[in-house]
Amino acid sequence: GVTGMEEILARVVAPLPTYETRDKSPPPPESNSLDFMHFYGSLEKEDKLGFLAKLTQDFGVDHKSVSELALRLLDTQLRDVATVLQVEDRLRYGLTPRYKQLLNHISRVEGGVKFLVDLRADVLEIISSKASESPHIRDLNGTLKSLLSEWFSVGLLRLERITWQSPCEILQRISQYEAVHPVRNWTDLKRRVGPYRRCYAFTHAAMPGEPLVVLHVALTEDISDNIQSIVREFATLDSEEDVNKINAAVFYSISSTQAGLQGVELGNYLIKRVVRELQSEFPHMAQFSSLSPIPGFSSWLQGLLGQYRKEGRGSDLLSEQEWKEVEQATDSAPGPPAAEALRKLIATGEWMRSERLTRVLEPVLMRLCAWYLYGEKRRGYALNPVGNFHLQNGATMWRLNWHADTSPRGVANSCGVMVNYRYFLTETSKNSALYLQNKVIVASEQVLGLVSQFQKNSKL
Ligand SMILES: CC(C)(COP(=O)(O)OP(=O)(O)O)[C@@H](O)C(=O)NCCC(N)=O
Repeated sequence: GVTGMEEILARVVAPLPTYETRDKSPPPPESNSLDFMHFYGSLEKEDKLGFLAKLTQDFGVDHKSVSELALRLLDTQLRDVATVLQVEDRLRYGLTPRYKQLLNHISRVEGGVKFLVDLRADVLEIISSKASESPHIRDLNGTLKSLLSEWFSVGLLRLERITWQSPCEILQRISQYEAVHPVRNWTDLKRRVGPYRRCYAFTHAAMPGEPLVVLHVALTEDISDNIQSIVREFATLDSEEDVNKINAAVFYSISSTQAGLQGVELGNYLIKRVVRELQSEFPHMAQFSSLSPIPGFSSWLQGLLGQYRKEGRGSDLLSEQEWKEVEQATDSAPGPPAAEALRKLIATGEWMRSERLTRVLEPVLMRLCAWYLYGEKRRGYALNPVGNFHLQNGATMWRLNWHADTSPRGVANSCGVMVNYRYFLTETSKNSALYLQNKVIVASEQVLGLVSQFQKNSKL
């Protein structure tokens, strides 16, 4: 109950030591941290928000003393720099929320870091579900993110290569966390860590046995243009001898496993670290690229076609000739207008079964997909989250691939199209800055060509 919450908080959230005694006061007993962790762990989901709101409201920054220090700082503007620095340091210390000390102490007990990672996952869920709009909860998220970003900085992470000889508990986690192309069975898993494959994860000493982010790589002759050749059923018998069959590294799946580490950019660092690892193993390797799914394209397209329901055709989505061919291919009698017929075909994936429709729709879907990836934005950045991730890393939107993922999921999510985001190593930092600061997407001639075909057809 509420009193329980107030009682535990008053007891375990130690007051901030005074500035003068900040380095001299002994840390509170570990039991405070453990009691807090146990109490929080015992709370029902809906009680957690109330508890965290109380923690951040009643045990945050002492606003009164901060404003007094700010006034003092203004007074010292004309004083010598030593005094100014002194008062600034007091102000900096005064801005430490009281609960931040508790989080620091928790990080030092067994399982404390993992507790804080999961705590941030709860806070992110509260924020994204809009269960609370309180500025205090957002402040708690900021405090947790800055602490976690320090503790999980790339220098403190360990790169682990996962092989068939890795412990079962790690292999089981790799299989469980695989978010992009679900692992079907042991044979499938064995193949993904076997010849011409690499699987790497970042781990942290504070969370032993827990892969934080996992990257799956295929070592190939050229950059793959389809996923079936990478995750197909049967395993190749040959061992990894033929090194000159290895010229490219294709990142075909990356997944972060800790929701609480969102925004800490682990995936980006892992890709860069693995590139260095592969360069040292294969000095001649010069091609690094993702083979990425395009989740959201199919539903985006259906939405677009739905808008033209009344008009009968989305004239500027397909040319007259193309609509005619769609109508013929679907031998849509003068029934629902063509746009609706096409929307249904996309929704069911039916079109893939018809040779004729596939031939008609390839150029259409390729240019619509190019526009979806390159033109559709959210707050100025790529709407598609996977694209946004790779573009933030400085990759180039390099090649759209037709019939790249013919699995039911691939057809349903993105009409079977996949995209290579290519990492030109000498360009990534420039491209990343261009994208993050100016929202410029660096794309290949193939992509830009498809985009301009789309624009020629439409006024969008
Ligand atoms: C793509 C991933 C790995 C990026 O993670 P990360 O680099 O930590 O980015 P962020 O969470 O710090 O923004 C992450 O967003 C993820 O696991 N997405 C779901 C699976 C996928 N690959 O889309």
